[in-house]
Amino acid sequence: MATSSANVDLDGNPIRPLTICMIGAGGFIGSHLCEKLMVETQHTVLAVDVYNDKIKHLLEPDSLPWANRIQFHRLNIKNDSRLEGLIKCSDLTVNLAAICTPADYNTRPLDTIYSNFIDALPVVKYCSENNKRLIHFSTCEVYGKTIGSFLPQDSPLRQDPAYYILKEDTSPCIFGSIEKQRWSYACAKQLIERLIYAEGAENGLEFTIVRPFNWIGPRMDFIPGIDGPSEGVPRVLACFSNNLLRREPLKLVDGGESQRTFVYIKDAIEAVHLMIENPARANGHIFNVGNPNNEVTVRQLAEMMTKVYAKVSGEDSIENPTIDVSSKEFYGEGYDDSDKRIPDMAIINKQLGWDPKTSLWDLLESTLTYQHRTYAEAIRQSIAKPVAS
Ligand SMILES: NC(=O)c1ccc[n+]([C@@H]2O[C@H](COP(=O)([O-])OP(=O)(O)OC[C@H]3O[C@@H](n4cnc5c(N)ncnc54)[C@H](O)[C@@H]3O)[C@@H](O)[C@H]2O)c1
Ligand SMILES: O=c1ccn([C@@H]2O[C@H](COP(=O)(O)OP(=O)(O)O[C@H]3OC[C@@H](O)[C@H](O)[C@H]3O)[C@@H](O)[C@H]2O)c(=O)[nH]1
Repeated sequence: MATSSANVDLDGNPIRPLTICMIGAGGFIGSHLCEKLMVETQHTVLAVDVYNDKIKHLLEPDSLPWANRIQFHRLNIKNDSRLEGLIKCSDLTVNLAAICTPADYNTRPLDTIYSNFIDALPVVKYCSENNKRLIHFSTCEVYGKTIGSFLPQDSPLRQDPAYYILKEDTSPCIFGSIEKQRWSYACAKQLIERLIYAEGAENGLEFTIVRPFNWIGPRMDFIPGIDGPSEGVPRVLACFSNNLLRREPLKLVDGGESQRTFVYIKDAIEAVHLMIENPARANGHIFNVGNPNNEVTVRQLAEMMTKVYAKVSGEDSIENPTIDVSSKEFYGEGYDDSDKRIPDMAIINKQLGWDPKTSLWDLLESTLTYQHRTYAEAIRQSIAKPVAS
């Protein structure tokens, strides 16, 4: 895998220290990107978010070696006039802010559309008007369903990669009907991509769009009842971790037949690092960032996580480790799913020489070790606590 050295880019040019306005820096991806930039580079981060729990370890104490290179700005980009000033005094803006949890798409569809489209508009506008570079986080979900999913079940064409590999410049974007509100998220993300592209074409905005394919690792989402609401439904890694920690069966939505490719957050962050430090290679491009070698069905993911968790916790797994639930029961009316997501890697490979390296087993082993170490005791205590009468 190509890596950028501390001082020169992929073309051998010196890398100057940048000031980066990172919006959504307090989230899962933001926390890992901040960590990378503090530990391995000389760049400065203006970290914007409404929360900072996941980056507290980078902000305190003042004696940290990078203390003068990171500032936290607690603000909501929906309604805060400080945003333009922060973008203006940065060289680059990275926009990660979004509602991006499937349980919200059909239960909070307006918030989802506002967050992923309307709230991103000023960010794009300020970057364009002030001639600032933008790296915007979109999603693999903009591809929607695969062409293959519309073929008859027994069609041999379903096995042909031409019908399922997702390519940035040629694959269509296939969404379900309007009442399947999951696609409101994908549609909002697609429209902001189109707007950014148009700003590039008409007004010269220097942009890069990232389409993450299921990045997973430590600090993803929350564990319900411990560091998030007890009734909350996070993304699958945290749902299954929560079930394993509580010794409950893992819930397979609609049989767990959907397929996903999972990439380790630390591999994916390396790709973003390359984009930041190689603007000449990254500007004007849309990049898939995922690991095509780590494909599983959700059922296979559940089985693998059960085995890995038994190994890292030293506890035998429960007798019936999985249970089937319908999507209506689990997510409510209006849910739909992506059938299969395999990223084509040609563009990112050609432009940045990036390839993911961590296998699914290895990334689950390090992630579940973290989950066990971070949450097992808190869960034990919460279960032992007497219920207030
Ligand atoms: N994690 C993945 O695999 C994945 C996959 C596809 C797309 N993405 C995209 O990547 C981006 C980051 O994802 P993540 O997994 O880190 O999600 P996350 O929810 O952990 O992080 C998003 C952060 O944005 C902040 N935020 C949201 N609205 C805000 C606002 N109005 N003002 C200030 N801060 C706000 C949140 O507080 C949160 O900390 C999102 O745009 C998401 O759609 C992620
Ligand atoms: O407990 C659970 C949770 C989830 N699932 C299933 O697991 C699969 C993955 O679900 P996730 O919640 O991780 O989210 P998805 O992969 O569907 O979408 C995500 O990927 C792209 C990003 O833009 C978003 O972060 C999110 O939409 C889905 O098929 C879902 O139905 C279960 O079977 N059981």
